[in-house]
Amino acid sequence: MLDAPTAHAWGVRLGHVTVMVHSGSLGTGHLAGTLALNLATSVYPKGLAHPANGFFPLLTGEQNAAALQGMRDALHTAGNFAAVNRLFLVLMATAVLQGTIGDCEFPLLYDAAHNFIWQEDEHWLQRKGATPARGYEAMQGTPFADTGELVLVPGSMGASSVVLAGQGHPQALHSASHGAGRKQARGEAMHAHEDEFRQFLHDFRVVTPIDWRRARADVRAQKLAELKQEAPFAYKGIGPVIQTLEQTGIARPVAELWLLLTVKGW
Ligand SMILES: Nc1nc2c(ncn2[C@@H]2O[C@H](COP(=O)(O)O)[C@@H](O)[C@H]2O)c(=O)[nH]1
Ligand SMILES: [Mn+2]
Repeated sequence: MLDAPTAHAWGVRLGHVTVMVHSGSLGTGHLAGTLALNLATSVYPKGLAHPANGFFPLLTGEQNAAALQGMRDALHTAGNFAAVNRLFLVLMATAVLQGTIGDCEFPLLYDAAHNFIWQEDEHWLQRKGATPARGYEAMQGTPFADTGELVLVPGSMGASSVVLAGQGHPQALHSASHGAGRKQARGEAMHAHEDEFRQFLHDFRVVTPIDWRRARADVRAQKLAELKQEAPFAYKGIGPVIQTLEQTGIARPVAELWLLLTVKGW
């Protein structure tokens, strides 16, 4: 526990098991993004050079209202899909735990979308690789009115994750990083660190839809290559990231979640 009163208020207790689900809309969000880009390019003034950075301005004005609404609908469909996806994943995980250890409850701590676009009054706020971390002022009327928004920052398959309370930093647009961030690109991680990877598989429990220890050689090789791209050495250390969030007043650490096992499902 790093902030016991806040942890207590949220029902987070020493010795409790937390199920953290990290999943989005799968392909739906990508489709929505592609649709948005197609809409933005289709209404971009003809004859004007496209922006060099690939960022097209948001479609405003009466003539673009239908296109903007179409984009919002697609994004919201993807967001809804992602929320239901997380709900089913958590129901499956808790059903297995209840079936195995008997009577136990898993009250919802929080569900936070990230990689999404929010409309806030007259503005649109896009978070990519970031998660909402609103302060208590913005959380009035919610269970987080006295503490600030609950923020989850996952570490990796070999590190702790951290629960924090958002402090609504205006320069960070009321957002926090939603993880440690990659140290190595997928391709780079896949082609090195063989010894470190073996050690990781030995030291940490990773469950996948197939039992890679018994799988056919080619299926096993494919699964291990996928796992290696997301092995702990591919990510930065979570410690300095949390320290930065705290020192900058973006979010204050509330509790550390020690890793028991990871289910990597794909
Ligand atoms: N606890 C776990 N954290 C993980 C795992 N794989 C990645 N991560 C962390 O999440 C962030 C965000 O990941 P992204 O795929 O949405 O960009 C990443 O930076 C890591 O810190 C995991 O298996 N378990
Ligand atoms: Mn994510």
